[in-house]
Amino acid sequence: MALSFSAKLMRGVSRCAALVTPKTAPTSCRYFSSAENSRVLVNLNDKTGVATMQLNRPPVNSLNLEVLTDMTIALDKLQTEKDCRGMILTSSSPGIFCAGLDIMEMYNPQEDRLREFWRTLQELWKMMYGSRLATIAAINGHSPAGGCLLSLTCDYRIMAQGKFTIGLNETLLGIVAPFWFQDTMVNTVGHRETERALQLGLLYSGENALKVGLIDELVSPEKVMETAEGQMQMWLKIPDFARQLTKEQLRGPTVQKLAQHQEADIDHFVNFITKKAIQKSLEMYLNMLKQKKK
Ligand SMILES: CCCCC/C=C\C/C=C\C=C\CC(=O)SCCNC(=O)CCNC(=O)[C@H](O)C(C)(C)COP(=O)(O)OP(=O)(O)OC[C@H]1O[C@@H](n2cnc3c(N)ncnc32)[C@H](O)[C@@H]1OP(=O)(O)O
Repeated sequence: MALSFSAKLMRGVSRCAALVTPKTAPTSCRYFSSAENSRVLVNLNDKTGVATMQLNRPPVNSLNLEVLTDMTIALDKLQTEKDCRGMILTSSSPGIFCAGLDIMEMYNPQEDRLREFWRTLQELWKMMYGSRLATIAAINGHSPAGGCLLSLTCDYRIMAQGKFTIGLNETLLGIVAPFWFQDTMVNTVGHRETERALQLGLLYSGENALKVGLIDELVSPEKVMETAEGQMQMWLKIPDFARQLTKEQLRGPTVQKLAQHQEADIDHFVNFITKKAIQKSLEMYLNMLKQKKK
C-alpha cells in the first residue's frame, strides 16, 4: 500500500531524528544534521531559538527529490521543537543560493518518481509558506526559479550584492510556473510586476529585485548572515501568537488553494512535463547550460 506523505515524513523523521551534538559545538547549539555529506545542514541555537538551514548540495544546490525530502523533514522537526521560533534559510556554497529544481528530475522522468518529486515540492512549499516560524532567506548567491520560490516562502529576503540574479525564469526553459508559484510572486510584488516578470522569465539583478520588492535588503556578501540575524531579532520581538495568526490570515488562503487542488496540480504537471515538446525544450536548455562552459 502506498504510504501517505505524512507517513513517509514520519518514517524519515525516525530515520534521522537523532540529534547529533559534536564535541566542538557550543553548548547552546544543537545540530540536527551536521555531517558534511548531508544535503541540508541544520542547527538550532537553544539560546536564541533561531535555527539555520543550509542547502548543501554542491555545485548549485539544485532541488532533487532527496533534498526536498530532507528539507521537509528538517522543517517538520524544527516546527515541533517548542523553543524554535525562527529559521534562516541559506546555502553552504557562497555564490549559489539555489539553482532551482533539479532539471534532471524532469528530463526523461519515471512517472512515479516525477509524481513523488512534485508532491514533495508542494508539501515543502505549503509548510514553508505557512510556517509558524519567522523565516528569513539569506540569499547568498544566484536564486533562479525554484530557488526564488523558496526565498519567496520566507517572511523576509536579504540578498548579497554582486552579479547574482533572482527570479521565476521558467519560461526561459519553455515551461510554465504553476499557479501557486505565481500566487507567491503576486503576493510579494503585485500582479502587474508578476505578469511582466513571469512572461519574460525575468532574472533580476539584486538592485532591480530591491526596486520591485522581490527582496527586502541588498547587502555585501559578508554581511548577509549578520543582517539576517539582526533582522530575525526584530521579528522575534513580536509575540509569536500575534505574528503567527497574522501570517495565517494573510497566507492561509493561498496555501488552502493549493491544498484543494493538489492532486489535479500533480496530474497537470506530469501531463505537461512529459509532452514531447516540453522534453525537447528541457533538453535544449540543459545543452545550453553545458555549452556555457565551453
Ligand atoms: C500550464 C501548465 C503548468 C503546469 C506546471 C508545469 C511545469 C512547471 C514545472 C517546473 C518548474 C520548474 C522550476 C525550476 O526551478 S526549473 C530550474 C531552473 N533553473 C535554472 O534555470 C538555473 C540553471 N542554472 C544556472 O543558471 C546556473 O547553473 C547558475 C547561475 C545557477 C550557476 O552557474 P555556474 O556557472 O556557477 O554553474 P554551472 O556551470 O552553470 O552549473 C554547474 C553544473 O550544474 C548543472 N545545473 C545547473 N543548474 C541546474 C539545475 N537547475 N538542474 C540540474 N542541473 C543544473 C549544470 O548543468 C552544470 O552541470 P555540469 O556541466 O557540471 O554537468
